[in-house]
Amino acid sequence: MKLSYTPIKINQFQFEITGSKSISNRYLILKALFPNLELKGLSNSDDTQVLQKALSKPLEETKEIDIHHAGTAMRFLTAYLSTIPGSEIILTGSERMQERPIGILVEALRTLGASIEYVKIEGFPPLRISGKSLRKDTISISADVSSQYITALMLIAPSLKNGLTIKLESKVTSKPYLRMTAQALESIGVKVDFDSHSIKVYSQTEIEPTQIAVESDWSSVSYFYSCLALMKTGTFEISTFNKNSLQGDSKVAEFYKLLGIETQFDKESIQLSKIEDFKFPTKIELDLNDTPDLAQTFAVTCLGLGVECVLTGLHTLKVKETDRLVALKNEIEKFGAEVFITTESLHLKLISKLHSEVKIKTYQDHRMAMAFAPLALKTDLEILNPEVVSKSFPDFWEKMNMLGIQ
Ligand SMILES: O=C(O)C1=C[C@@H](OP(=O)(O)O)[C@@H](O)[C@H](O)C1
Ligand SMILES: C=C(OP(=O)(O)O)C(=O)O
Repeated sequence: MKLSYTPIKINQFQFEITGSKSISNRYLILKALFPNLELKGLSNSDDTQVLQKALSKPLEETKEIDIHHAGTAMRFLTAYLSTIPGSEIILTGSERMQERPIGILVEALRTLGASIEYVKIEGFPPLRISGKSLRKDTISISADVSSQYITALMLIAPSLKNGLTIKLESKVTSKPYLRMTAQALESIGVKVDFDSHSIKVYSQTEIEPTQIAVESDWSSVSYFYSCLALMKTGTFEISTFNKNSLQGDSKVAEFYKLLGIETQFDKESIQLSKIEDFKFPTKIELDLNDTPDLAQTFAVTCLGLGVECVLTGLHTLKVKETDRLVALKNEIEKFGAEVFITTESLHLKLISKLHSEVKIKTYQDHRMAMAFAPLALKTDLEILNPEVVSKSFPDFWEKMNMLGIQ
């Protein structure tokens, strides 16, 4: 899809963004455990729909579940299905999902008593899971590959007889996602003790009828920050958000302040505006260990603005929808810039003028398409397989059209 920009007369834009997929997928598992939980504003993303569909059928009669590209659905269901006595299900996913490691979670669940076998390659989906009651109540787990393994254990913990104590080994990656899980559990009345090296989730059999409204997706908002940073003028009002967000990616507000964007909270929306006479820094250094999903957006905004950046804490990017470090290097360099990557960092060197008519490969990764789209505000480009955005943000292109990106 070729993208070009035709500035439009309106200067103030209003958007409503779909619910957070991370929050939605946590509450879907919790709703499976506690049916009197009522959910509003769930994400319309593929990743949420695929989980919702999997959980809508009687699991005792289900033979196979295919969760396509959804990492959270894969990890959360691995834990959840392990706890359903009488079920025997093959849990599989897309080709890429079959390359994303799951051994750490499977080992932890086996230690708790789960029965899980690898159908093809040791350590990777697909899995054959025979559900049973898990008996142990303490587990140690490596926390530096994916926080989703730990979230998966936390979500099933209330259903275990004695709850679960999870001891975190090594440096914890994507930590705000663990806080999000703890807060989701607490919001329905489950007790959680959370400290830097261990998490204890207490057992709970029932909850009071509870209604939850899912907050909009902060990772999706990052693309609007990028657009505004690359536009000459404008203000955006985006809903629906809470000042005390459960989402670690709300940090995007702090990061884009470094690129001249001010964020104000107003009841349930955020207002983004450009800081007047802002002087751009020549170089920015950021540690994104807590917020890995913002890396692509931020790197591409810096490319568009001609700001050198060094991003660290990116060791998990190689096991996401694609190897995002390599994908970023390949695609950014097509514009004439130089990118240096290590296993956990990316360094983007300055260039004076962006090459135009570049074709961006998206590697089946929604965030590659969405991160590069705002560059259309600066130069004509083409995004290959633009439909990938539906993994987290199906209305993305519609929203870009409203800004004049066609
Ligand atoms: O728990 C979650 O909802 C997520 C955790 C993060 O993954 P990792 O913990 O694997 O970094 C993040 O990248 C992903 O998009 C969503
Ligand atoms: C990494 C992501 O998702 P997941 O791991 O859930 O597939 C993402 O949405 O950027």
